[in-house]
Amino acid sequence: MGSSGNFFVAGNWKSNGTKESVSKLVKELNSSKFPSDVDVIVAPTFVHLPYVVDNIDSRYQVSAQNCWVGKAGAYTGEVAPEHLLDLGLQWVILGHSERRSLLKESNEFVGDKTANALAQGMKVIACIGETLEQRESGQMYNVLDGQLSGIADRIADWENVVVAYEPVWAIGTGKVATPDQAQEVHAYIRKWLADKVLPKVSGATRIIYGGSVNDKNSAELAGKEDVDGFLVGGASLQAASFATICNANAKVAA
Ligand SMILES: O=C(CO)COP(=O)(O)O
Repeated sequence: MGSSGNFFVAGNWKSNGTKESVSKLVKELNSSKFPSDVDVIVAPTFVHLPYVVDNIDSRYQVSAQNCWVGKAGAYTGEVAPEHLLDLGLQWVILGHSERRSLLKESNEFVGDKTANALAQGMKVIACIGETLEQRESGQMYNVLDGQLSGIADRIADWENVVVAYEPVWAIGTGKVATPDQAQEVHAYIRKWLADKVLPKVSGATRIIYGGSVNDKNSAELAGKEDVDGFLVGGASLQAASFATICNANAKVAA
């Protein structure tokens, strides 16, 4: 834990789930145990949001996986922050690498969406991360700088932002970053925030890691100074694994 906030674990269910599997998962999550000082968030598909909001235990907060860049209106197929707030949601994940690559979301667009969501009263899990090619060609820090600047150039208040570092080569590959690799980049992001935004923001912002986090590797990653939590994909669909990950920091502290 390098930040002053609570340990933060978010489960990104991505484009997964049926009515049946979501209801089973919610039931299992409702009987999972984790410390009260861990912020635990689940992010189902838009379709499953109302069910999850109505049925999940209040120890969990619910997040969307994306939202529109402006206000509600004539934007076919889009879901605006107003819709999410109306449902009682506070959180939204923005800039996930799957959207950056598959839907060509630019750093500027992700920054605009972040600014819009914050201005409308939401909290944002803002994702950044490099591809293997970028890492191996020495471009990693340039790429991260561009992604961070896309956000920092457009927002003044970071209080409701969590930064998720998700190296693209570790997402869904089973190839997790080593604790030292994660720590190196998290420390870089923390310093970037101190230098380019404010030392106060650097100390208060949670920087979480995502990419093949599971019940076996989470405690060691959580032991790293600047790892303030996780953004979990595949393992968040298994209630028992997710619960272990939510307890990773307590294991470190024990
Ligand atoms: O992209 C991720 C979370 O947003 C990580 O996914 P996996 O945990 O499945 O690698």
